[in-house]
Order: sequence, then structure tokens, then C-alpha cells
Amino acid sequence: MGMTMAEKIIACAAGVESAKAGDIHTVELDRLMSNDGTTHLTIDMYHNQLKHPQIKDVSKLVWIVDHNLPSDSPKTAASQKKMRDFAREHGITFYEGEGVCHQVMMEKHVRPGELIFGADSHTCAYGALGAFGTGVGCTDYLYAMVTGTSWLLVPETLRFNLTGKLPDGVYARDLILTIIGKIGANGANYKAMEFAGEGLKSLTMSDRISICNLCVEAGAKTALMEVDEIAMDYLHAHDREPKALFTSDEDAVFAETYDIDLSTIQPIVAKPHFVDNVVPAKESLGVKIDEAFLGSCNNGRLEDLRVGAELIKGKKVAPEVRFLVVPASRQVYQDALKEGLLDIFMESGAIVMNPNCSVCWGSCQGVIGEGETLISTGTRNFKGRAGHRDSFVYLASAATVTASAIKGEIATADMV
Ligand SMILES: CC(C)[C@H](C(=O)O)[C@@H](O)C(=O)O
Ligand code: SF4
Repeated sequence: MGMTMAEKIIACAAGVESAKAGDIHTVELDRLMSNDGTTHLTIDMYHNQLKHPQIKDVSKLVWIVDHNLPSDSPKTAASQKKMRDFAREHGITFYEGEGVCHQVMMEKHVRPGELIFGADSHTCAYGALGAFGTGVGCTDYLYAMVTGTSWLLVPETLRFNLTGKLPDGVYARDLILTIIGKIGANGANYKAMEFAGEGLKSLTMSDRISICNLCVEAGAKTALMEVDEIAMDYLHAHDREPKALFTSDEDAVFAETYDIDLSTIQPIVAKPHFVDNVVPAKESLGVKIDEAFLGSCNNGRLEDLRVGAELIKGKKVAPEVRFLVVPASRQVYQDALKEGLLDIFMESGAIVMNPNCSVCWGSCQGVIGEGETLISTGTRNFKGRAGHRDSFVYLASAATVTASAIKGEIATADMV
């Protein structure tokens, strides 16, 4: 019987010939990412709960400070110091100021065919390079750090066959929000979401990362895409070679197959307080906003900043709105700077910030107050996600967010 991509990657990591959905395997991890959201907890467990604290293979570990950067309180300063000191002491690859963890991992570490644990839910982003990335809590992370291994229940796969091309003014973010709206926040629980088909060829690496990254919002264990020329070009441009290249067999068994014609997708908004609470953006027009956010591991890449800059060039941010523009990495920041994009944003009245999670996470920058409304390219719109529990977050594409920042209310790109 044929195997899916997920089954092949797990079989490879388990050192067995074949794996099938429902099997449990002990796997060798290729890489272990952790950020300042939880690493201090892992370190506490390492020191206080292990009889024989040790790290199996330090070269697998990548630690990144991105969530509250620069630190915003004595408490975060202390937990980041704990992380920094531990990383230095053990020789762990460590980044601070380099960007949002998943973007940094895509730029510097992820290789096709790898099995990667990240102590962060959006680790599924790595599927854009054909790697099985999955989020784990810090207990599982610690176990993997100490042993270099873990166990995995092989997930079933939902296959999305993409055809056609996205219309002008419609983005990958609209596509993945549409899919999450269609299958629901639990629609892919513990499943791999695999994207394939001719339509994939029309999507850039930035689009692909955005799609894979958000799959966890449908409950997915991981997201996967076949590695094609576009992915190989990205990999080579970043000086890396694949570990292994896998595709699903013709006779692989999928739990469900969906056919999606990209040309039918339209601008989408996810309304408070759930990511699957999606409506066509046209149905949310006119909602007054206090803040707009262009950034995050989902939508803070150069391509997203280009979309925003093109729309806002020569225009102004609405006077009553704070427009936060936060490149997803140092690389994105430098590229945007060279292209003149940051100038365009600053001339419009936007606030350009250092690469970090910013108000996607809502604990460090741009936190919103009681009754306020944010339109965001971040990943989540749960109650209190961006600040006060009685505030409101709408999720949308870079284009819709920028158009809304200009208008002071939810608007689509064709309205500015
Ligand atoms: C802090 C971290 C554990 C968290 C996650 O797991 O996703 C954060 O990145 C988020 O997006 O909510
Ligand atoms: S940008 Fe948002 S989704 Fe991404 S890691 Fe940071 S907080 Fe999580």
C-alpha cells in the first residue's frame, strides 16, 4: 500500500521501511526549536526534575528570543536571561533580534524531509519546505532534548488538491482562512494537511509558509507540501540541501480529499473571537478600527510588506489609527529597507518596529485596551489575544489590513 508524505517522513525518522496512520513510532528528531514563550519552563524542569540532566545532541537545538523582544518587564528580562545563559553554557544555537522563530527557522535551518519539534504551535509552517514540523509542550520538548527522540502517532492526511490561480488582490492568507472556515477549527484535528496540485506552482514560498503556518488553527498536527523547483530555489538561495525528498504515492490513503479552485477565493476576514469565524471581507466593511498590524510569522515577509507599501504609498494612515508594521525577520527588515518600503510606511505615518511577534501575541507591543479593535495579519483572534479581554481582533491579509489602516475602518484594497 502506498504511503503519504507524513508516513514517509515518520518512517524515515523511525528507521523503518513503512509507517501507516494509526501506528506509533519512536522517532529520531532532526531539530528542536524553542522560543522565549516557554524555554524558561523547560530549563526549570531540566534543573529541578531530571536525575541526570543532559542534552543528547546540542547541534539539534535552536533557541530564539522573539516573543517579547526587546524584553518589556523585569519578569521577561529574567526569563530571557535564564535562556541566554543556558544557551551560552551549553553551546546551543541562539538568536535574539534575528526575527520571529518560524521565519528564522525557514531562512536558516529547515530542510526537506526533516522531522522537527518546536515548542510553539505554528511549527507546522516548515511543511512549506517539505519538513514535518509539529508543536509540542515543554515536557515533550525536554524529553526530546535529553534523548534526541520522541514518539509519534502517525497522523491521517487530509489532501488539498489546488487548481487555478488566486485572482489579483487575493492572497494565500485568504485561501488558508477560507479553508479553515470550511473545515472548522477542529476540522483537521491531529491530521496532516497536505497541499498538492497544479495550483501550488502559482504560490510563492512566502504564500506557502503562510498556508502551512496557519494549519494548526484547524487543529492540524502538521502541514506538508511537495518540494518543487520553487522550494528548491529557496533552499539553495539559503545555502542548504534537502535531508530527503518525499511525495505521497499515487495509491496513498487520504482520510479526505478536497479540490480547491484558487480562482474562486476572495478576500476574507476572520471575525472575533475564532479563526474559523470567517466571512468575505465585504461583509465586514465599515467596522471602526483602532489599530492595524502588518507582521508575524504568518504574514510579515517581504512579499507582504510589498503589498502593504504599494497600497499606502503617497497616502496616510487614518489619524485615529495606529498602524504597526513589523518585519518578520532581520533579513526581511533589511530587504524592505533597501527596497524603500520602510520609508513608504514611515511617510504614511505607520510605526515601524523591530522584528518580533509584536501584537500577534499581544504581550509586548501594541497591546490594545478595553473596547478597542485591531485588524491583524497575526495568527489568532481569541478573546484577549491582543490585550484586554474585552477587545476585538479581526484577521485578514496584508492588503485588507493596510486598506483598513488607511480608511480607519475595515476596507478592502479596491476601496483605497
Ligand atoms: C508562546 C507560544 C508557546 C505560542 C504558541 O505555541 O503558538 C505563541 O507563539 C502563539 O502564537 O500563541
Ligand atoms: S508571530 Fe504570533 S503566531 Fe508566530 S510565533 Fe509569534 S506569537 Fe506565535
